Amino acid sequence: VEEDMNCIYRDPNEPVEARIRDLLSRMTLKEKVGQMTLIERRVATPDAIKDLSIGGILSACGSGPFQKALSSDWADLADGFQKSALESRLGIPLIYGVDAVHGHNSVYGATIFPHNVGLGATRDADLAQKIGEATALEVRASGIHCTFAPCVAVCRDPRWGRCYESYSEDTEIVRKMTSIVTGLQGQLPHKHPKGYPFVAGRNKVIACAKHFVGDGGTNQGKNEGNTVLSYEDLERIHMAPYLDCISQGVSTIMASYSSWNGCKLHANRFLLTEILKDKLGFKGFIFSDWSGLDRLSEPRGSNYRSCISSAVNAGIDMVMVPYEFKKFVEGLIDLVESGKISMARIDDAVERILRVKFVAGLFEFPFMNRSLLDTVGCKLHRDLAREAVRKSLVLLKNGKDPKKSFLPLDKNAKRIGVFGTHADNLGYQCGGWTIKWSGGSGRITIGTTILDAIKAAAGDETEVVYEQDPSADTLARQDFSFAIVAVGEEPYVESLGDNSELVIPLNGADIISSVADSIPTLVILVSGRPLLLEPLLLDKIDALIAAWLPGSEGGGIADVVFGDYDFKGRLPVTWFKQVEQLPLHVGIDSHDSLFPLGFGLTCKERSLD
Ligand SMILES: O=[N+]([O-])c1ccc(O[C@@H]2O[C@@H](CO)[C@H](O)[C@H](S[C@@H]3O[C@H](CO)[C@@H](O)[C@H](O)[C@H]3O)[C@@H]2O)cc1
Repeated sequence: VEEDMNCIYRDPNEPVEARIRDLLSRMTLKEKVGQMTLIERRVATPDAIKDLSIGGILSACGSGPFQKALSSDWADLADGFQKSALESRLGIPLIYGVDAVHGHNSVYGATIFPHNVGLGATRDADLAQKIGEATALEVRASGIHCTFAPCVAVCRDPRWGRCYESYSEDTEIVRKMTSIVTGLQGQLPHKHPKGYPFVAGRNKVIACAKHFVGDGGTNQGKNEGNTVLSYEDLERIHMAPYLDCISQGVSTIMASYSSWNGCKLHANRFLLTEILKDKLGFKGFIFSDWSGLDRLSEPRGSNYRSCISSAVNAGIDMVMVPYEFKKFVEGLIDLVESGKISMARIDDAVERILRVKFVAGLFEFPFMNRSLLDTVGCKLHRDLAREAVRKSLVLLKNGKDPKKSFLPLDKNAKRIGVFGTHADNLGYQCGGWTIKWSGGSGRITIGTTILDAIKAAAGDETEVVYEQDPSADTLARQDFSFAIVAVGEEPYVESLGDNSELVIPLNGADIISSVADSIPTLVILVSGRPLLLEPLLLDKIDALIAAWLPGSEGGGIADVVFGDYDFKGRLPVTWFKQVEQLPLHVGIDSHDSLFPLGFGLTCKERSLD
């Protein structure tokens, strides 16, 4: 470690820009390149971290110490890596990042909030900010400094496998929900310089607005596809939320895998540098996405040197390699030494990275604050998540007779039938990016299923009968007061979620139909997007709720279904009649939708919009 412990960069009383200049002047090219390198924890050895002065480490979703590891185990892991970083020659702390995209979803027992599409249905900026605050505490409680969130995609086609990570198809709703950045990073001080990153101390995290830009606007919703738009429309529809994030001091932004008019964002100097950095004045740094450089060429990873050159020259500052970092480091050093990448570009990238590290207080507080440990999955956060679930539910049908509401249901009814694939499946109600990248089924973490919640709410004399796939005998019994059928999508992520049929999976429509043929039925649809609802099916049921992907606190659903709270949610997306209509969204003449953007009933009035 540098002997001169009194140097400027180590003095917290010195201005950040002076600390950056001092530290940069001491760094070798190898150390600068090391700071531009972000690696996955599975390849992060103490020697590599120390010798290369690695800038950052990430955990892919769920890539933790071991199954059901507690936040203290995660903190030990993160602090262990940090110790190695501080033993490097200049002792530059590393940034540890994770995808906490709906709570700290990698950690067993953490609070799982509704995915973004459900939050978009609330249109509640204060709620989003509070969720950011809670998430920041649970992330820092595991020793992690940065979350690759929020995703501020404007999803223009529900066939996109990441639709549920988008707050809405409507830019203005997405803009409103960017308030989560202030929750994650802290309230900007008065007169904070425009575009400058901000993190308010060790209980807050470095946020990352993603994926810049147009990830939700690709042709037919193809993940990592091509967004064909004029610059004006790209700016108006997809770029606007980034201005809101930048105005809140967002510290990092992640480039999109997708292309704009055929040019990959990861190699797009016009958008990354001339627009984002120069025109919009963004002073934080730009992450690449996971192996985003490899995906610049076909086959993936070929011509890697040329991919490094394109991406770094375009304006990428920290590269999420994430595994073969030696190849990246050697390649980048070669490219600088051969003049294909200027030292000025390297210095710009490292300056931005150091700025975020200084602003985040990592030099002063490189290790985690162990007093935060019991915030993970605490009652306060679970109650907040339950409130978010309540506010996210959208009531699409309430009674066959327009004059007679079906909801709220009577929690003291004699016998309630609860059926369907999603009635008692915590993994399904959490969706992708939960415990594992692809999510899971069953009790994957701690939480309350829809069935748990109905049982907890039902009266002492009420019998709750549950069958995932109800038998004919069960349905033949005429003594059910009513039935609640929960069906929907299994967890999916990214390209694995691209889907052009959008039918209710797992025979959901058949389950609904067989139940509704004999019992008054409420359907709860657990999905990341609108799904096909045939008119005949819709006519058969008595009520329909879009619950999106509610997360761990299923109690919020019972709260509204049994009338403790009224519905407040309104559609953040247009609900198509047939997939042949797609894309069908605000901005296109969507008069022929089944339910329009903004639609939502309450138990009192008939419609909110
Ligand atoms: O084996 N396979 O089938 C497989 C498939 C796809 C993979 O690709 C990879 O899978 C995931 C990890 O396993 C990675 O998270 C990314 S996605 C990327 O990751 C970032 C960091 O987590 C997020 O912030 C971004 O928002 C997101 O776009 C990648 O697509 C890997 C393996």
